[in-house]
Amino acid sequence: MSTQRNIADRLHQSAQAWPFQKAVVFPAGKDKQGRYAYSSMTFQQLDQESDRLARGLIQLGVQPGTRMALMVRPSLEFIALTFALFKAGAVIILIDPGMGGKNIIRCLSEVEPEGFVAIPLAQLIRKLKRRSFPEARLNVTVGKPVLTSGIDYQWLLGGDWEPLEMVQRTATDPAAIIFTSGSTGPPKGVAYEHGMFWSQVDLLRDYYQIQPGEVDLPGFPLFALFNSAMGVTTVVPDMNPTKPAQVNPEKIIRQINDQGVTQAFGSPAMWNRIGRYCEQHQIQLPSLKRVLSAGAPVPVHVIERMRKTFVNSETDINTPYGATESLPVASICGREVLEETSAQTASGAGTCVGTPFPGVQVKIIEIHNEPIASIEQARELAPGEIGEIIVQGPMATREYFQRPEATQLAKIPDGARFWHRMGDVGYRDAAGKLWFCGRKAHMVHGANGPMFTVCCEAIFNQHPHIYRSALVGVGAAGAQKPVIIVEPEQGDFPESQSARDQLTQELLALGQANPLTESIETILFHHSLPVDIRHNVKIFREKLAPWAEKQIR
Ligand SMILES: Nc1ncnc2c1ncn2[C@@H]1O[C@H](COP(=O)(O)OP(=O)(O)OP(=O)(O)O)[C@@H](O)[C@H]1O
Repeated sequence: MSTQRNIADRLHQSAQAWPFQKAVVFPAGKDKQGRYAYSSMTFQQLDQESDRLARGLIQLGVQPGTRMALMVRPSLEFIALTFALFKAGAVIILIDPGMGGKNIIRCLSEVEPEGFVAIPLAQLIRKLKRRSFPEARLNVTVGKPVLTSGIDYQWLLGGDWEPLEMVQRTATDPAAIIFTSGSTGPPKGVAYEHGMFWSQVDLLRDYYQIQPGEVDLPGFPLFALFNSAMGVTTVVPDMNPTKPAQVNPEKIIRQINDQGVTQAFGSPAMWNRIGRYCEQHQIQLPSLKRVLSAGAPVPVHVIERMRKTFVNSETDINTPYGATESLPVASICGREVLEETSAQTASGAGTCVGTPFPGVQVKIIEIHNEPIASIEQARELAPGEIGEIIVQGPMATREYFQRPEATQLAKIPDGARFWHRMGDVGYRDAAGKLWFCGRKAHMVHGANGPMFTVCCEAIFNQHPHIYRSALVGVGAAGAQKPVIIVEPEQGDFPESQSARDQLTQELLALGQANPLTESIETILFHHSLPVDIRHNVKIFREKLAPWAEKQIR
């Protein structure tokens, strides 16, 4: 018999090892004093609740491999349902609700869900759009009122708990379809296998030395899955997970202190807000052992501010590098960034994303826009040379769901194994550290050769009045005119023409002082650069290029 690799077995193991430790804590409301009132489940309760739900799902008709869309807000129920679906052997379809109605419907219909476990609004939309979901017949409504079917959370729970033999899954059995954030084209459904989740959990736990009994506040809901698999308590943050840039710092700080949170994951946009608030109000966060941030380069000012909130000298902010298709790849801590790499970043070296995780291979190959049929056909570059970042390891996903063309473009066969092309450009330095220079699709192809976004933008971000900037190319590839679009810090937007001219001159002078950016002659101002829906930090340079073109005309 093959080894049990159902990721839900890791929850079961947690329940056996730490039955009475809290698995999930949810801010259910406020008491009369305005304090948070929390509801919670222990590991044993979560394990048993998901057993009951899994039995209900099986009774409903869910079979091994059944594709089920899960559209429930982060909550006790969300986590219990996630494990229940895994226990029943279902393949969970997860999608960012912030993506907007049309995109959601398009993405979901592409993966042909056989059922929806979803809030009433999502069930209503599914009914209205039933032609887009011809296969969806196993539907469960979570939350009141039950608008659509009689099958709800309570129905799934059924009677009392009885032990459940969860569905046997091997490492390569499908577990989930998770969509990319869609920052370079339409979101793609990434096919996850049970073994991939299993290795993600181990890679993260071992590298960051996460201990059972720790308390995590995950700004990205899926992290609750990893937590339950390693005996870590999840505190559901009181925030809209689709708008981390609008997080209310006061609420998060309160929850961190209420629960003695030791670890928190969030997009750089979330920590930017929380760090600024802590600085203004001179707040420190003594319970934290580790902060994690990913999704895009984490600005140095965010690292600096967050580090000032730490009390324990061992605490740091770590920035894992990875993607929906392959996470984690590499990591660097804040101290190392400040002491060793940030000066080079400021002069155009890119963002250092650290050393690869043990067991994860990283190579830099010559940049191509076509599929690469085998690893022998890729030319590996020497340290210091910028190329495409490709990775191999147990966490790398094998394919996009039913998208052979996208899969062909993103994977390079290597005997029985394969490499995943990150779609990013970067290089290894002499010490083996990986540097990120931007997305391949965002490179600007000017007359003097390629320009890399992250390297060039950092030079302008040095200006104290600039919050962030975007490099875009206007015109045909090979003769693109590089344009820098800057978003000034709040309150620093140059309203008058003279203020604008002044700031423009200062920025041009910064650019001209560096060979990487000396060809840039155009600076544009933007109040708020468009960003992705998941992390609110990936700048939509594709949208900005046509905008820049209009401005220049
Ligand atoms: N620590 C980090 N530092 C710099 N960039 C990062 C870091 N972590 C992630 N990224 C960026 O985010 C990308 C992964 O993003 P994600 O998987 O959310 O979707 P996406 O690849 O942007 O979506 P799509 O493929 O639909 O455009 C990486 O390829 C990289 O460009």
